[in-house]
Amino acid sequence: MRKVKLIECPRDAMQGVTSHFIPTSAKAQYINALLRVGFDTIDFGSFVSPKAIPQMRDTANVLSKLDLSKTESKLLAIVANVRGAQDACKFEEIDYLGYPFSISENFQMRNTGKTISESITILDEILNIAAKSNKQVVAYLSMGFGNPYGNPWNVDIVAEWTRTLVAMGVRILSLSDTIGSSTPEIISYLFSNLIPQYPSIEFGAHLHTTPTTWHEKVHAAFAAGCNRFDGAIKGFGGCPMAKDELTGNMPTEKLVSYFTQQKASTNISAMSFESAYNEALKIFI
Ligand SMILES: CC(C)(COP(=O)([O-])OP(=O)([O-])OC[C@H]1O[C@@H](n2cnc3c(N)ncnc32)[C@H](O)[C@@H]1OP(=O)([O-])[O-])[C@@H](O)C(=O)NCCC(=O)NCCSC(=O)C[C@@](C)(O)CC(=O)[O-]
Repeated sequence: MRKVKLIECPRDAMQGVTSHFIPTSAKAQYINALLRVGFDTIDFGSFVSPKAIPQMRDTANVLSKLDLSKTESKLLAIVANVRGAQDACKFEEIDYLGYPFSISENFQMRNTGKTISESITILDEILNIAAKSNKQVVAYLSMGFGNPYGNPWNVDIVAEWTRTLVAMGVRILSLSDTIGSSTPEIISYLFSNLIPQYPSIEFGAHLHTTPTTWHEKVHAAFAAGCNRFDGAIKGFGGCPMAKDELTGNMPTEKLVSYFTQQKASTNISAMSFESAYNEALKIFI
């Protein structure tokens, strides 16, 4: 049976909530429910500037309230600079540091205040810091499927940056559809070319979508060999630094039903998923 890793992204869901601060205890309750579902990884928070992403300013406190005693899920925290990586590495509970590396100069400036060239130096330092703390780095190739920010984009640029990141030591690379601009054709082209070229690299799909396009996107990635998918219950959230608010995350419940139909194994417990779904509704509705 083909195995698929599902990465649940409450961080991506919550960081977009700007109208109010979600209390630390509510965040922890929601993430604790997710930890019982069977997800491969929970992208639970970030160590970034509280001015940039105020909602994530309590990530260390949230972490202290998580019940990790019975879960098999691993924890991922997003970091956007060296300081964030150092902070995240103080916690042995965290398995992965996620670094958003955009191949769009304008978007990388907007998201992290750094040029692409500066970001490569930062990523290199983050890889070293992570290795010393026995953590892995997940690099997100933001604007991986198109770029509305006025920079050139084509599949050769994606291929070139993939080569560079792999040569630097990145082993998990999540192609990110930051603004939901991907098409099934581009998704299929990229995964079916990159995956066989780099057999030792784990490629992921961090897809954003409108309610009507999720199926064709997931299907294109899965059929092209991708086995790692990011999602958020009900598609809540999306990148707050991106300009299109109509697109959300890939809805996890749709991912689960799709992979069940495909007879792929996801390790998800239906009963625990339902209770996590209800916790998510409490936070967002
Ligand atoms: C990278 C910076 C910090 C640069 O921001 P900057 O303004 O260039 O940094 P700075 O060094 O000048 O510091 C500015 C302020 O931030 C503080 N600061 C600085 N670093 C930290 C830190 N680590 N932790 C806590 N505080 C920090 C620092 O202390 C200072 O505070 P002040 O003196 O003004 O009071 C900023 O741009 C930032 O935090 N960006 C947030 C990026 C982010 O979290 N984006 C959303 C997640 S990525 C995403 O969603 C994409 C993804 C993963 O889904 C994939 C996809 O779809 O593409």
